Amino acid sequence: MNETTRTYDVIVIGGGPVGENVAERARAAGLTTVIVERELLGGECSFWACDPSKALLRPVVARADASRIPGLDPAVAGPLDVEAVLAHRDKMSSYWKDEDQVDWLNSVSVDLIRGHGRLTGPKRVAVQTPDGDTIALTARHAVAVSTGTRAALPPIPGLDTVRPWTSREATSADKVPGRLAVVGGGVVAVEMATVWQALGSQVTMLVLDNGLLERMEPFAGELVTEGLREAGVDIRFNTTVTSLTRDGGEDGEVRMTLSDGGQLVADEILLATGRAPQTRDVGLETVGLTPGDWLTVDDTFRVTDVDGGWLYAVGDVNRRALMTHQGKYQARIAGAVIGARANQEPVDDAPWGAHVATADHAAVPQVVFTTPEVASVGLTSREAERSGRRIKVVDYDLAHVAGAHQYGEDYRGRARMLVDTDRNTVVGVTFAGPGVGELVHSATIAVTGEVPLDRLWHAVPAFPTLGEVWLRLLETYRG
Ligand SMILES: Cc1cc2nc3c(=O)[nH]c(=O)nc-3n(C[C@H](O)[C@H](O)[C@H](O)COP(=O)(O)OP(=O)(O)OC[C@H]3O[C@@H](n4cnc5c(N)ncnc54)[C@H](O)[C@@H]3O)c2cc1C
Ligand SMILES: NC(=O)c1ccc[n+]([C@@H]2O[C@H](COP(=O)([O-])OP(=O)(O)OC[C@H]3O[C@@H](n4cnc5c(N)ncnc54)[C@H](O)[C@@H]3O)[C@@H](O)[C@H]2O)c1
Repeated sequence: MNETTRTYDVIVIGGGPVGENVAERARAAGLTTVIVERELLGGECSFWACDPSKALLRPVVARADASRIPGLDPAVAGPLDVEAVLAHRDKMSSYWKDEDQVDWLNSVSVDLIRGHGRLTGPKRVAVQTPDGDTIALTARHAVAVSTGTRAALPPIPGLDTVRPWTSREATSADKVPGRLAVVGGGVVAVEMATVWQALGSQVTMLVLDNGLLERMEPFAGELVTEGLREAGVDIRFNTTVTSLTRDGGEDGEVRMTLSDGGQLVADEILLATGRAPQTRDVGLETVGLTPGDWLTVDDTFRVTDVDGGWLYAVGDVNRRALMTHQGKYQARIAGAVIGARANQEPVDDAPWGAHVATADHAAVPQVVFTTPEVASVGLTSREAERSGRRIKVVDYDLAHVAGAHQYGEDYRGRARMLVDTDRNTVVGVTFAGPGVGELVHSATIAVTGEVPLDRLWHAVPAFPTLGEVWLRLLETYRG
């Protein structure tokens, strides 16, 4: 075993989309920077999450849209070409190779060390390389932990014997199971149920709660429930798995006992039951933190319980917003503030300043790529109520918008806008319906820009687009 030591201005542990962007921004601020990555540069998003899942969903969503257009519907009436869909997914996942991302990292002059990184004390990291060597790293200014999350598995008796699918298998599988049980009712569950039902599985969803997408406006979950049921998915609310076994070895059936006393048999079971931070084995104990915990940060991404201000946690691992675009926003800010502090430049940490992630609190956009889609940003009405603000909830039936008539026959969808009546600004928007994903950025600009409604009235949506819903929402608000 060889041991070497190296010094950098900034060390980033974890080369997912977030770690890559922290490193790139820190380098752009003139700091020498290294990423430590134990698996594939690009992380979960590129290989087992966003990219493969959206590649699988795109044909499903496009087909659903096309089937609503008279004259086009017969052309998409048949089943999807499963082999072609999976081949496209493989291509969109770069065949699980990260050469392109390594080239990009080289182009921005950030070093890469492959191996498992662990903190060994303040500003110190040890990397265990695949060859069994250890590289000791020292940071002059900062260490950023961007180690992301893994699937959180509930403690169901028998789980260790059934080789369950997590989001990784659900996005990378190359065979369509005849019967797929999906446990969970969140974003991963609804997107993956949409995919595998369309590819030919009989999907049964076992949902602990009384509805889908419980963190969003209730109408979003209701419309997605309708869409999934129409596609043939069997959805059982208030139900979970209490024990399970797999019969007859590797390829046998999974037999589940359910909380209502019933039984369910499937070929595979997907656990889409949330995420856990990848912090069990990153040496948190050497700096006074607890292994396995989420890392709590301030708005400049410094870990709050560590002295000296050298440790940052960015992306999924800080639990602020588990999405790539928001993590990359955090990364741009963290890289910039690390640079400013290292270069002894002023730190602009007033709300909406260059060095604070104010949008994490006010405007986190999300699109759920189901049939129909859901797109939201800012507060839901439940959150607004809890916030104690004076809010007016404005609802509109998207089917009444001219653009929806053009989009397809029998368009079903809804929009909700929340207005802070004291400030006369929009603080939350949710759309559910075909094609709404592309509307979300208009809402993000309205919320982030705190655009007064009187000015928004002058933002004229083109006719006939789905964007005309803005005009209808404003008209409804004004009465
Ligand atoms: C099925 C699914 C679909 C999703 N779809 C979307 C979507 O459409 N849009 C969206 O915005 N978000 C989506 N997400 C969420 C998105 O994947 C995450 O928010 C994003 O990947 C977080 O990026 P990250 O860099 O923080 O962490 P990760 O992408 O998890 O990257 C962390 C990296 O750290 C490495 N690492 C961990 N520990 C160590 C260590 N000790 N030493 C060295 N390296 C280490 C890992 O190998 C990994 O490469 C999806 C998630 C799932 C599960
Ligand atoms: N399109 C996107 O932006 C996208 C897509 C996929 C994932 N993601 C991100 O990934 C994250 C993880 O998604 P997720 O769906 O795994 O988590 P989630 O938190 O959205 O949903 C978890 C689900 O599991 C259920 N659950 C939890 N414990 C359970 C138990 N013991 N038994 C049965 N059910 C249980 C919950 O009731 C909930 O329905 C999300 O926060 C999301 O932001 C984003």
